[in-house]
Amino acid sequence: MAKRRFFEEDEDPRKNPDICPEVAESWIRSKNYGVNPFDIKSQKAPDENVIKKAFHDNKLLIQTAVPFIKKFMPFLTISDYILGLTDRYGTVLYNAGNENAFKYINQRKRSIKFLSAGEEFIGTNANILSIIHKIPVQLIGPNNYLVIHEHHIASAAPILNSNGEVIGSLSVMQDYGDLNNSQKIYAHTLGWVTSMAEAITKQYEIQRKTLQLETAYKTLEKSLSVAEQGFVTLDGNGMITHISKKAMEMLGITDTHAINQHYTKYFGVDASIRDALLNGYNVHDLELSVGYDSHDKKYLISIDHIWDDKKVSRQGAVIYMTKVSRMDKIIAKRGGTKAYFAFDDIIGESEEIRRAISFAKQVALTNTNILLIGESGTGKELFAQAIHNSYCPDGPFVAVNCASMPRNLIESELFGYEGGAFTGADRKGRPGKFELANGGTLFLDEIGDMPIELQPVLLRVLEERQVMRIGGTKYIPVNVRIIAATNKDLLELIRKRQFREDLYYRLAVLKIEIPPLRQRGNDALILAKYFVETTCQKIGKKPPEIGADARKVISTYHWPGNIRQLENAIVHAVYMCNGKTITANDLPLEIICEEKSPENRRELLSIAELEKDAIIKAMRLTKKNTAKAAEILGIGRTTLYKKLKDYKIEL
Ligand SMILES: Nc1ncnc2c1ncn2[C@@H]1O[C@H](COP(=O)(O)OP(=O)(O)OP(=O)(O)O)[C@@H](O)[C@H]1O
Repeated sequence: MAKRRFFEEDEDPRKNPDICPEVAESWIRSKNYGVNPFDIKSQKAPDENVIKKAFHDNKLLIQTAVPFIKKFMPFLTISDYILGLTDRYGTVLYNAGNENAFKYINQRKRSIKFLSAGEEFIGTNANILSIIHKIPVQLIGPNNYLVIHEHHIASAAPILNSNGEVIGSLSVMQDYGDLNNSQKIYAHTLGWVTSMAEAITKQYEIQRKTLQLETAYKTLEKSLSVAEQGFVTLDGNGMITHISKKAMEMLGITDTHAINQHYTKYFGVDASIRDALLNGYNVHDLELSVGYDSHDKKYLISIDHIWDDKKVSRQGAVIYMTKVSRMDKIIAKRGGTKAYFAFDDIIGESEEIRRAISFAKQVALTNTNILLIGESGTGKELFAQAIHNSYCPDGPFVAVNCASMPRNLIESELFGYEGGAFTGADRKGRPGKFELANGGTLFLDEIGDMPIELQPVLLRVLEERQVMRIGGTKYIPVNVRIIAATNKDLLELIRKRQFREDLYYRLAVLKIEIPPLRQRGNDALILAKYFVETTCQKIGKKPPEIGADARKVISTYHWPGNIRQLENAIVHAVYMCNGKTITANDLPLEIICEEKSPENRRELLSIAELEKDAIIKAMRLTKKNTAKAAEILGIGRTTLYKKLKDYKIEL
């Protein structure tokens, strides 16, 4: 009656105390959509393409919910019912029920092909209200908009995704006899639908995650299959959990029985691998013979650990395998190093380093030769790489250390040789560093150590931009930018006639002075923090803080070995540090001793070292018997314990 008055006489259902406000609002919307509750033939049908898209977009929901619904349908102990699954817009994705109840559906299906519980199609219904209000809804008889449902009771619950968004709804509709009893009788149906929808929500999430995992797994498999490296993943107990095809090939495994086997079966009991896995150290390019049966071959092995999100416990590890022969080829082909660093990698905020970087950036863009001047470990090679990467990143970067190369080989290394040029030479001949650096940069480190007799040859190559291999007859043009570096005073060497003045001016077209660390203010601390982080990242440890006493030492020490020395000191401290903070005592002894009394550094250092040495020797001699060791050393046992602790000598 109320519906007829609303529909035909425009009575406001919101004013009717028997109709709840959500239903009244929905009636108004339904009427505005033009749905006639008394005439089902006049209903609009959803568009076929919309339906197709709904089925396509909700494949996972259908796949998850339908088997679930089918499994639990027998528990629905009522006679006539229609069960419906919809998407978030009310489009019916699945329905089921007994013959009798389907009479209505079939009747509608004759007039329209597709079903939707959208208000614009069938007006107010339990599905759409559960979707709109995100709550379970039971709608009794006349509350349904269509009069055809006036003897139906419908229970519906929303299905949510992990973000709490509605992705669909599930409903059960039944015919009831006595309206007065209906709510009591059918209350359990609402409970059933609600728990079913919740179960589908959970199952949907599991299915979605499984699907994601499967896709990720397949993508990973695909990328691993084209990678040159072999990969083996282990769980926390060293059991193999995954092995890539390449790794199987490398290890000579032909079936997948490797899964769940202990890694030692294929990698043997090498101590480096064992220690790395036990202690959580990363391993880089360890050359090792590994293999199964008679398949022993040499590979470069690297190990990375897999940590939990908080980086506290290790969950497993990945072993990377690379063929040694391939590595050899790469090294031979490059004949030098690659430039990894760019200007952004040069850490430091001091005025001094910023000025050097800014000048280097300007000169990087010209092709002129550059001389980098700075103490050992100040970052000269870092600058050279950054300059190279800013000017010609695609060209080769070839580094030559003039001090470490044997004097008699420098010439052939730089200029190359033809086959048979001298005894012991490669039959096919070899290109020199100049040729290898063609189109890029040749970094001549420690140029002050270039033998004086070779300097004129180098000068000629720089002037003429062509090289002739030893034993060769023709010139090879080379387009190479030279960046030379020195920690020596070249002008002084010129005065001593150990360096040619003309070569100096050829190399030092532009000079960049790189300041020592002690002149870079707060940079030592900034760099120390950076090295703590990079070291911890490499070894998979949570980065400790740098304590106030250690910070004081770091900022006052004079760092004769500059950044390289600082980096080594920090690596040392990271390994020594047991807790969450690096203390001054974790730093290498020579640094702490200097800090304690700079003027007596030498004596203090040697006494401390002598004492530490003596204790270590006594402990070794007595096979760690502290009583005997203390006696030999002439000190009390308590003092010995204290010193063992101070010097961090492990018992
Ligand atoms: N500003 C910086 N930021 C980060 N790392 C740096 C910096 N300067 C130097 N390093 C690091 O310090 C180490 C020494 O640097 P590099 O080899 O470039 O010094 P160098 O002056 O060429 O030394 P040498 O004269 O002994 O050859 C390298 O590991 C380098 O990456």
